[in-house]
Amino acid sequence: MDRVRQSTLENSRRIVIKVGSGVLSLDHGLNLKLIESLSHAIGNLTTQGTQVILISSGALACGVKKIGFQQKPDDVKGRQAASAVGQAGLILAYENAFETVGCKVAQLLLTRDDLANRRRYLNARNTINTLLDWRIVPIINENDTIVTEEMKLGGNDNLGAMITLLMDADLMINLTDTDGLYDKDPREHADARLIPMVTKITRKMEKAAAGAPGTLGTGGMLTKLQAAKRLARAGIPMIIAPGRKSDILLRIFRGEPDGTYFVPGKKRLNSRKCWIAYSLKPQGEIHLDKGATRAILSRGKSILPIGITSVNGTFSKGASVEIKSDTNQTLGKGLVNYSSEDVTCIMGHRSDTICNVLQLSRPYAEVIHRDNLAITYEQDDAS
Ligand SMILES: Nc1ncnc2c1ncn2[C@@H]1O[C@H](COP(=O)(O)OP(=O)(O)O)[C@@H](O)[C@H]1O
Ligand SMILES: N[C@@H](CCC(=O)OP(=O)(O)O)C(=O)O
Repeated sequence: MDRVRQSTLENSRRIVIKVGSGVLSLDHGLNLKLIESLSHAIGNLTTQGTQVILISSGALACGVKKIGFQQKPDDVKGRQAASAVGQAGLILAYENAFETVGCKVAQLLLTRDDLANRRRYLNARNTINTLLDWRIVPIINENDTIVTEEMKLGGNDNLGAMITLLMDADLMINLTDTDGLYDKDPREHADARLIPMVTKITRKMEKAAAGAPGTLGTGGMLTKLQAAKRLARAGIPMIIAPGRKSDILLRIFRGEPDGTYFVPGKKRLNSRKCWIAYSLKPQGEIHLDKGATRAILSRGKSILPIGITSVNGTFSKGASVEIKSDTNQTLGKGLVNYSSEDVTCIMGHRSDTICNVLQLSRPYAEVIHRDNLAITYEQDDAS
């Protein structure tokens, strides 16, 4: 096995394991045998001193079966209600399975709003840390019942990545219903080949992963790649592995080369910048000229009013906005020191004129300070 992967596994003290609907479901209900073996494997890891946070889908699958539907409802309301029915059964299945290995579990249902609010985000972190100190396995799912599509985090792949970042975990293992990432959609191409290791997520891979998810899945392979990309920027590896393969977790930790290993990049974003980049919903856009684009990309500078060419949307001071380059590429996100109205007045001006333009005695020189700027753009994003 690759040495980097091996050393990741040997040095992982805290891991996030995400398990998808396709893995957990059987005949449109829950696969209780699989939940049992997964819980046993996690119980063993916990006993050996590894802290495990479980992100589990499966509420919808469980609810659909319990209600007696043949398939998941087409409408959002129906899926939300079916999830509410299924979440109870899902957590009960885990509680029973973990009990047989002497482990206790806790249920956490989170939404994008919970993670966007810094105070709630930190509270979630404290709760999870406390549970881990008590050697209790936190089981997290997106709170389907109260989020509509546009408020969603984008499924549990994204939620898993957010929790991995939030909790400073060493590794995320994404258990799905296929062997890993293939160079083509394996459902459509018999000659698709598994990619054992990814050092850079390319456009080609994203294209190959863009197919629809499985019948109960949410984002498909593409949201797994998004999650891997986010983690790589924070220096955290991810493994996509076949969740239905027997003893998969044991195999992974024994050093078997199952699945696809995503080699992390150099840590570029700290935890707070990851929160700015991925938890907050942008309230508007700020467009930069060529000089400002270059200054923030290559020299890590703050955004000054003089480099701003236009503003989109209405936002207040402290809001999160998307940063656009001179060629309209998305560069990242940042927290503004001025409202959209004020930015419109001062854009194109030198910072030392802000006091006159806005009639302020001690204005901020920067529209977005570099400490509040999370750049997620990579050179090949443009191609
Ligand atoms: N390039 C690819 N490599 C691997 N799987 C792919 C690819 N493109 C599409 N898929 C499909 O993505 C599915 C996994 O996504 P999804 O159903 O959302 O899983 P989960 O429920 O585990 O989140 C697999 O069943 C697989 O057939
Ligand atoms: N929250 C939903 C799962 C959403 C989701 O992301 O599903 P999946 O793509 O299978 O991981 C549920 O419990 O059914």
